[in-house]
Amino acid sequence: MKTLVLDAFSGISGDMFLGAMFDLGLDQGEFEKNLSKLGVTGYHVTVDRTARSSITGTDFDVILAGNAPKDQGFIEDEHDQVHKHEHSHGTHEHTHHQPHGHQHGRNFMMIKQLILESTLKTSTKERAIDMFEQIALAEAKVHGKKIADVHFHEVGALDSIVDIVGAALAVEMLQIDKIIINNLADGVGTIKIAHGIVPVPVPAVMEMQLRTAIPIQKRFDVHTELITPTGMAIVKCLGDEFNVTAMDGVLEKTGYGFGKRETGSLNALRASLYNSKLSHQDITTTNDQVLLLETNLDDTTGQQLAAVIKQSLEVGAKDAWAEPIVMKKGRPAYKLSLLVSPQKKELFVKFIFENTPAIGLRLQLMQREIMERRIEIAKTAYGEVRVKKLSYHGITKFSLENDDLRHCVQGTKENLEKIKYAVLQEIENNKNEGE
Ligand SMILES: O=C([S-])c1cc(C(=O)S)c[n+]([C@@H]2O[C@H](COP(=O)(O)O)[C@@H](O)[C@H]2O)c1
Ligand code: NI
Repeated sequence: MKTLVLDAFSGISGDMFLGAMFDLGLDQGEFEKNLSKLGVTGYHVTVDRTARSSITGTDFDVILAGNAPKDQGFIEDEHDQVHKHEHSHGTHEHTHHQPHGHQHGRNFMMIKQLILESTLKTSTKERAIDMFEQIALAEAKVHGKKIADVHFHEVGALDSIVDIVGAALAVEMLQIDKIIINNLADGVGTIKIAHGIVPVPVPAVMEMQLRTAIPIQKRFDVHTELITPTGMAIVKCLGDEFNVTAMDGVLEKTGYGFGKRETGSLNALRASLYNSKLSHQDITTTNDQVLLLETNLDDTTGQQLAAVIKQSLEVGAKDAWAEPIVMKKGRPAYKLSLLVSPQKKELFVKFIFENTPAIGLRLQLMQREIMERRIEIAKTAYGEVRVKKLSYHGITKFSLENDDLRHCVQGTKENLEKIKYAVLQEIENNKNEGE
């Protein structure tokens, strides 16, 4: 099971969410191919890996054809009234029945129809429609309109369609089962939008928060909008839990999606992907670094050495062993070797000085090639046996947990080879079922 944790300390918008998903490894080509199933043209997306405050992350943007300015995503339908639109280059006024480079676009029903008629997967359609509906409902409520009267600007609609359908696609393409949102924060003060000056959180975001348990913290150091209506729709429709600190499983990846506003601090959404199918013994890389600690001991006993090896493994050494050597002056002695994670250097240097007569030791940082490993349980008639499934660039093999095999032997009085055979058969059966 894959859990996505969004650390929304600087809020969330459609661009930030998608930037974070690309930073986690979402494939741009596949994403664009899936998005094209909507049959909408007139845009392209940019995915730039860049750095902000010395942190690398991804900047995602939707570029509209002919460089049309990105308008506010949606408006209430008031055709005879004069609107102010804040574009990237400033604010302009116009009436909606005048030609002004963008025409009135689709309302919620039209966008719903567009999504329904596409060849997207049903689950993607449902997620996207749900988010659009939340925004349309909030807009309708804020402006006292019917949902059918809330129109999405032609250009803004394109941006919203890509952000919203894109968010639904990203979650499915990355096979995310659950989304946790932590530290969701918005700024304070007011911002200028199509309606004029509005308070932060902006009205549509406040409306979507109503009657929910979605916690929004205030960032008093940020005087602008951090949560956009699209961001809040993602939170409301895709979020499962909030402010969860203890996570199950292994943290597999982490990424950053950058926001467009200048906030005075790092404006990013951090996304972390946890895999709870992996246990802490599972390893998902084929190389790493290890630290080898060695010392020659000519004044220790066999009993002390055996205890030190056992204890070092208990406190987290990856491996520990002793080799007989002949030292200077022809003294028979032992070389003690501990293989540890480089981060645990201090702990194990102290461990050797505290638990052996050593007065010096050698350190060597080493590159290691390892097979990826996943622990699975084989259920046999003789009992359960843990099996390490090992793989390395096309090579696969299995390693059966010896302690479990011995346990089965003791429990059933059956011979070891027969039990091993049963485990291998079980692995084979599972493999065939999975195919
Ligand atoms: O254009 C309209 S009607 C509009 C309404 C609101 C309300 O909260 S009401 C907010 N906004 C602002 O538009 C931009 C774009 O938002 P997206 O979610 O489409 O990215 C954002 O600054 C909103 O606060 C517009
Ligand atoms: Ni307009």
